[in-house]
Amino acid sequence: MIKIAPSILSADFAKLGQEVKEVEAAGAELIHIDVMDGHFVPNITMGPIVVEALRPITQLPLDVHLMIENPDNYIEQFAKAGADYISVHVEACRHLHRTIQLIKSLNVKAGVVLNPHTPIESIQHILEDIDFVLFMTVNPGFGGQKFITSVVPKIEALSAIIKERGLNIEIEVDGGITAQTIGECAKAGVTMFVAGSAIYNKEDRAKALQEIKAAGEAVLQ
Ligand SMILES: O=C(CO)[C@@H](O)[C@H](O)COP(=O)(O)O
Ligand SMILES: [Fe+2]
Repeated sequence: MIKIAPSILSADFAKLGQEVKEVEAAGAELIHIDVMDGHFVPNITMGPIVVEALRPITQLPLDVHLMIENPDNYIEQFAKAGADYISVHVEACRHLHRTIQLIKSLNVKAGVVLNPHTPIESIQHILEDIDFVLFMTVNPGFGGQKFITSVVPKIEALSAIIKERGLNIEIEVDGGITAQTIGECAKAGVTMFVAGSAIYNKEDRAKALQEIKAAGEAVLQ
């Protein structure tokens, strides 16, 4: 099962609602929303008011990727705004277990994000408590960067652990996903694929999305 989550970071912000509806009609499974605070990452993007504005205009689950310091201070606001998935960076959480419990107490799917250099050992004691793991395949902060291939063995290692421990955890990947890079991730066990520039920077977004999805499905046949 391949789920595509277009990242609106690469969309045209002057017509965001239309941009979301376009990828929904094109067959997207989730809408990925990148929240950046200018501290955890060197960029500033959007907050809960954008999630709230998009909630009524799409049926798709809203996948909120928090690239912020002190995420606990904002999780409730994002949940109330309509987030269906919230992921927090391991590197930004001092009390990760508490943060995950907070997300789950708000009936939102809870995920942890690992930067390209962060080892999977950092989450091995929280695996029973989370719904998904998001592997960054670029350094967080910007769209349109090159896929970092050395993350793939890390994904394979986590997939093996999930299988061995019989856990119910989905794996998401974010950064540089294209029709060329999706295959190795799908093979490694990823089911949720964020794609920003590879969809929104194309003239025909529907075609781009379907080509990425087909390339992922092809390796699973
Ligand atoms: O979280 C991030 C970047 O920090 C992403 O969600 C990007 O928006 C992905 O963009 P592409 O690499 O697909 O262009
Ligand atoms: Fe993201």
